[in-house]
Amino acid sequence: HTPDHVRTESEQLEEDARNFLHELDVKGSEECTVATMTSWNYASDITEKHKKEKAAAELKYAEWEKEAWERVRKWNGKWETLSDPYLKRQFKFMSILGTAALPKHDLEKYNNLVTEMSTVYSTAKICDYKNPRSCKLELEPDLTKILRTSRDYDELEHVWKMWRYNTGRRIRDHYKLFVRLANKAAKLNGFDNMGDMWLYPYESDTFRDDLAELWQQLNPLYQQLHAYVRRKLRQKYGEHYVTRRGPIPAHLLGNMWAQNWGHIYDLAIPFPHKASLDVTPQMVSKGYTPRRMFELSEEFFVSLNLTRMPPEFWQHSIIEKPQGRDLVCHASAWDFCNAKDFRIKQCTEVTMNDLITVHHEMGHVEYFLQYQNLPKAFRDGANPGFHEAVGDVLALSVSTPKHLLKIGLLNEVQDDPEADINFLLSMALSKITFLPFGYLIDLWRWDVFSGKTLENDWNCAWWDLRYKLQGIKPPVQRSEYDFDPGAKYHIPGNTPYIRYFVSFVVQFQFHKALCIKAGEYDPLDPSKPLHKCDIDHSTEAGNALGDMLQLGSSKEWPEALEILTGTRKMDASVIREYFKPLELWLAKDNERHGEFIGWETDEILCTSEVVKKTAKSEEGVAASDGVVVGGGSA
Ligand SMILES: CC(=O)N[C@@H](CC(=O)O)C(=O)NC[C@H](CC1(C(=O)N[C@@H](Cc2ccc(O)cc2)C(=O)O)CCCC1)C(=O)O
Ligand SMILES: [Zn+2]
Repeated sequence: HTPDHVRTESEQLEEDARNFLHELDVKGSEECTVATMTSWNYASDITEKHKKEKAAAELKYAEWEKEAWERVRKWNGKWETLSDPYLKRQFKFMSILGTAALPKHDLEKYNNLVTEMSTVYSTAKICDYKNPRSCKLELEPDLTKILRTSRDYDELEHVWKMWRYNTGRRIRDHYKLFVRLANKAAKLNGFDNMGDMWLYPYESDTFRDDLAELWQQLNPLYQQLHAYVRRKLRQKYGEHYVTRRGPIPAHLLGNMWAQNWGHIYDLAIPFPHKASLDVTPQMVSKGYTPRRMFELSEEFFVSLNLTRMPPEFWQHSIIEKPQGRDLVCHASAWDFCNAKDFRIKQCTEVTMNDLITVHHEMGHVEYFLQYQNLPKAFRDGANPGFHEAVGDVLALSVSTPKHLLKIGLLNEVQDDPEADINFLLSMALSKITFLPFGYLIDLWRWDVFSGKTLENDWNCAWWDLRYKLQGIKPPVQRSEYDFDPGAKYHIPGNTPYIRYFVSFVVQFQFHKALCIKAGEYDPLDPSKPLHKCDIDHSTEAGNALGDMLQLGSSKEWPEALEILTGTRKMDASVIREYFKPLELWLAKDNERHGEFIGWETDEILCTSEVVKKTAKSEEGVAASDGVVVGGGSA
């Protein structure tokens, strides 16, 4: 480099900035490794010892973040004058301190609340409907299996209700204090509330409007699918339980949260005489193991000329549920901030659904690997939705009958319009049904953080959204004694959720761009529709994806999107193009059956019974103030 005396002032400033940022980067990564390790130890083995170690490490990491932030602040007024945008962007990101801005005792309380809520969720057990004395049923694998396979209305209702009783109800008070502390932290960071702070990584002041616009474009397709599935469920369970024009009872959709209807495909299959697309039986009969599923996924990434999993990954990952201990079974991917140690923790079952999840988690690790040499401030997705989309993009190829045949999980592919509709319906039951759910979780949380939804209305506001966007209803009436949002991992786990809605839109944009590069999709060639594309073994596609992933969050996400797809905006027309043949078929089928599109009800889905502390008696008496709302849900 040039010797000091010939450098201009601004060059000197830039040199100092580089050295300053590098030093913080090294120390920050070391601190991150320690904190992540204690978090991993707790998540993979829930004990008092691990809980204490995690709490201590979180406070220590917050101390480091605060020290780093104060040192960055000394550069205020100077870093903005730097000419190199790469340096400025790092300073911009490092100027946001986060929850470490809270006073120590508040931060300790905040961290303990989140850990406590997660523990309640991850260790909750319920009693067996058929054997009330056996009370050890866990969400994974027991309740997930019942929701997936049982067709007993009352058994499903029992599991649905008791899960919520033993999770949501038990953390409602924790959540009240959590929201107050979260908002206090947001304000200390210059945001109005935590909802605004969560949107910061999207770097767009039209983001909420853009999301509302996307949902408007996708809602018609959802409504057609909803009407079709409701008819199939009415045929199965009868008109008393599933009415012609009403919302669908939430416990009949094959999933604890009605967020993915894929497991009732057998009730909804359009052309039953065609071969089934659920290759779970083949996976089992071929002796698939979780290890084999992970290797299959890695092979796909490598076939794209992307990076394989490092040795530490196979050494330290937990890919099967360990017996004899409590752990967080909810799948997750971990980056230990040292460009060496990357892991997945997943209680993997040998099912097709879990094969998709393996690709999803490995997609996170691939992103970690692609940006591992960037400064820590840039070791994130271009936005959180991009991070969620990587694995799902590969899974779109893996799910095609053509690919399943290639890897020996299908022994024949029927290439005809009816088989096509069957395939598109099976994809829609997990991709389209998810959209309203992926949108409403943070619609609800943003209103809670902003105070638009008051504590006494929390649960009925939740059911208002569940009814309006998903067209579902609770199997039993709910009240404000319940806290149904708390029965979904990401609420006690305090993980933002809009990233998944973003992912389900952009993953189809990524898919289309990669399919064009792989020569697998041509809008003018009817024999190469988007839904038949399989990009595996295409290094052109893999290199294009890698080029975007290597950017991390060093560029604003519209630029990263443009590098891969040529456009700078989220665009719902691509997912609609993918499902176009199905959309046409559903509209015709619904019309043929005179199905009512949409839903209505005069049932009271949720009563705002309020637990009031009366002056006279201390214990909270349920003083129902008679506000039993009519019309729809809340
Ligand atoms: C250390 C850490 O926490 N790391 C983060 C990753 C990171 O931020 O780097 C992480 O591992 N988060 C866990 C979370 C797990 C899953 C999830 O929660 N999915 C959503 C929605 C959905 C559903 C279907 C689908 O195909 C895609 C998404 C749900 O199940 O509701 C469960 C299985 C799938 C993904 C995840 O991987 O996103
Ligand atoms: Zn994910």
